[in-house]
Amino acid sequence: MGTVVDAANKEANGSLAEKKPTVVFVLGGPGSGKGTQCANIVQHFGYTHLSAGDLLRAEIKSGSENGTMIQNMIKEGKIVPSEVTIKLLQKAMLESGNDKFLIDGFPRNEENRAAFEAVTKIEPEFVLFFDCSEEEMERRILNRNQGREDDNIETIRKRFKVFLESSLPVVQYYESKDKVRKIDAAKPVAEVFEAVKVVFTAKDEKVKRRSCTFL
Ligand SMILES: Nc1ncnc2c1ncn2[C@@H]1O[C@H](COP(=O)(O)OP(=O)(O)OP(=O)(O)O)[C@@H](O)[C@H]1O
Ligand SMILES: Nc1ccn([C@@H]2O[C@H](COP(=O)(O)O)[C@@H](O)[C@H]2O)c(=O)n1
Ligand SMILES: [Mg+2]
Repeated sequence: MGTVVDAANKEANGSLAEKKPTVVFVLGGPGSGKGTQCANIVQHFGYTHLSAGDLLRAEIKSGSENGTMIQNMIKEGKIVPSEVTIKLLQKAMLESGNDKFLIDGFPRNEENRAAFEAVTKIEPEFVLFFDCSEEEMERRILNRNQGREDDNIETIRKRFKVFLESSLPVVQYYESKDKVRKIDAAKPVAEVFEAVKVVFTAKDEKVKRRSCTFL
C-alpha cells in the first residue's frame, strides 16, 4: 500500500505532466558558464531558471534530513540520488507558476535522465550544451569566489572526472535524438550569449510557424 507521501508525489507528477511545460536541459562541464548564461536567457526569453546544484545547496541550508548526505556528496563531486534531486525540481516547477524551465546541471547521469523521464513524463524540448576546455573551466572556477565548498582543486578534478564518465554520455544520448544545441562556451560572456540567442530565437520562430498552420 502506498504512503501519504507517495500519493502526494503521484499528484504532483500528474499536475506537472498535465501542464505540458517546456523544458530545456542546460548541460556543460563545471564552470562552463551554465548559470551565467541562464541568467541572460531568463531576462530575454521569460524562462524560470532551476539549477539542480543551487536547489541541493538550498536543501543543505534548510536543515533537511538529507542535508548531511547531500553535503558529503557535493564535497566529493558525486551525484546525489535522482529521487532527491527530482523531488526538489518538481517542487520548484510547481511553485514557480511558469510553464517554461531551464533545468541547469541536470540530468547529470543516466540514472538522472531515465528517472526524470519516468517520473515526470516530460521530455526536453532541446539540450543546450556548453562546450569548454578543462583548462578554461578550471581557471573560471578558481576565480569564482562564491564560497562554494566544491570550488577547490581537489574537488574540481573529481567533478571533471564525473563529467567525462557520467554526464557526457547523457549529452551523447540526446545527440542521438538530434536534441543537442552545442555552444562554444570558451568565448567571452557576451559572445556566448549571442550564440545562445540564435538557438532560442529559432525555437520561438518554430513555435510561431506551428501555430500559423492552425489558422
Ligand atoms: N564566457 C565566460 N568567460 C569568462 N568567464 C565566465 C564566462 N562565463 C562564466 N564565467 C565565469 O566563470 C565562473 C563560472 O561560471 P558559472 O557559475 O556560470 O558556471 P557553471 O557552469 O554554472 O558552473 P557550475 O557547474 O560549477 O555551477 C563564474 O565566475 C562566471 O562569472
Ligand atoms: N543533477 C545534479 C546536479 C548537481 N549535483 C551535485 O551538486 C554539485 C554542484 O552542481 P553544480 O551544477 O552547481 O556545479 C555537483 O558536483 C553534484 O555533487 C548532483 O548531485 N546532481
Ligand atoms: Mg552553476
